[in-house]
Amino acid sequence: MTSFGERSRAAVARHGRLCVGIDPHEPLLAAWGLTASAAGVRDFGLRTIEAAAGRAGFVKPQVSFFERFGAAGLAALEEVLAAGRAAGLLVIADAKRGDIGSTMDAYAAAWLTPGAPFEADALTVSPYLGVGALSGAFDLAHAHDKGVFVLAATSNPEAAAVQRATTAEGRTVSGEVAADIAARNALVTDEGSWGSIGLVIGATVDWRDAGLAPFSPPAPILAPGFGHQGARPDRLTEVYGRMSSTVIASESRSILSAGPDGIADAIAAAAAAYAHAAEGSPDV
Ligand SMILES: O=C(O)c1cc(=O)[nH]c(=O)n1[C@@H]1O[C@H](COP(=O)(O)O)[C@@H](O)[C@H]1O
Repeated sequence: MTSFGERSRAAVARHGRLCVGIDPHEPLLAAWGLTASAAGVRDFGLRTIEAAAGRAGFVKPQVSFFERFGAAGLAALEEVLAAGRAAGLLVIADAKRGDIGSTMDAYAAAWLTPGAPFEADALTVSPYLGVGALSGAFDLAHAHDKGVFVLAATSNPEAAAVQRATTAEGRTVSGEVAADIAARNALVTDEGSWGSIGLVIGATVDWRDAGLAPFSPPAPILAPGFGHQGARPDRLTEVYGRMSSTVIASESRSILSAGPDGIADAIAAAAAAYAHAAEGSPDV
């Protein structure tokens, strides 16, 4: 197998940097003619996967919308995750897990173990119990060529109060998280390759204000905030500067609102909008 970082790089080269978010909000289910139920989120997810296959490299099912329907919803999620991987998409489970180390290890096992019911290619995780508490997840991901996306600077406005707070050394919390991840990637990443521990940096955030800086080795940056939250694809290089080349741009509602008949075209159009967005941006 190839590392998640390198599989991400290959997916971006082949399909572009769009990630299709699978967020079956209740009004979207209604607009798609589906019920607010486990069966509804299953159909919504499977149809989105079918439309994304061959048109995008990544999908990101948002776990909450499946969890909402209990065991049946989670069974639907299992099907959606498996269908995405079978379709050749890189599947990022957006569960934002984070806990003390021993508990975090069990979450990592649930999402990143080959053959596990929730097996995904990568998992979103929160570092706010300490980046070190995620070590077991990083090790497991490395052992199985999986990926982890660590929340560094999230797209929501409430995040700034915590994430832009500064340490005694004058660095922002986001900057500390990013520097720690870069150091961890450097230990296990081959020269010239992308690291497999990615960062989440929202497209609504100015990375300079957030105290971030281009890091090395390069690693995938999951970038939500485009589309519904207001960030524009044509401003990608303005937003991410020298980090643009590894950005994976995630959109959910802006694409999903096209409905079941329009979703394939909406994905193709969104992919095209990012096609030239980071041209000329050097690998950092
Ligand atoms: O980790 C995420 O994906 C995430 C991080 C972040 O900083 N902001 C953010 O919006 N997200 C997720 O990205 C998706 C955004 O959805 P849309 O606003 O509809 O494109 C949701 O599933 C959010 O939970």
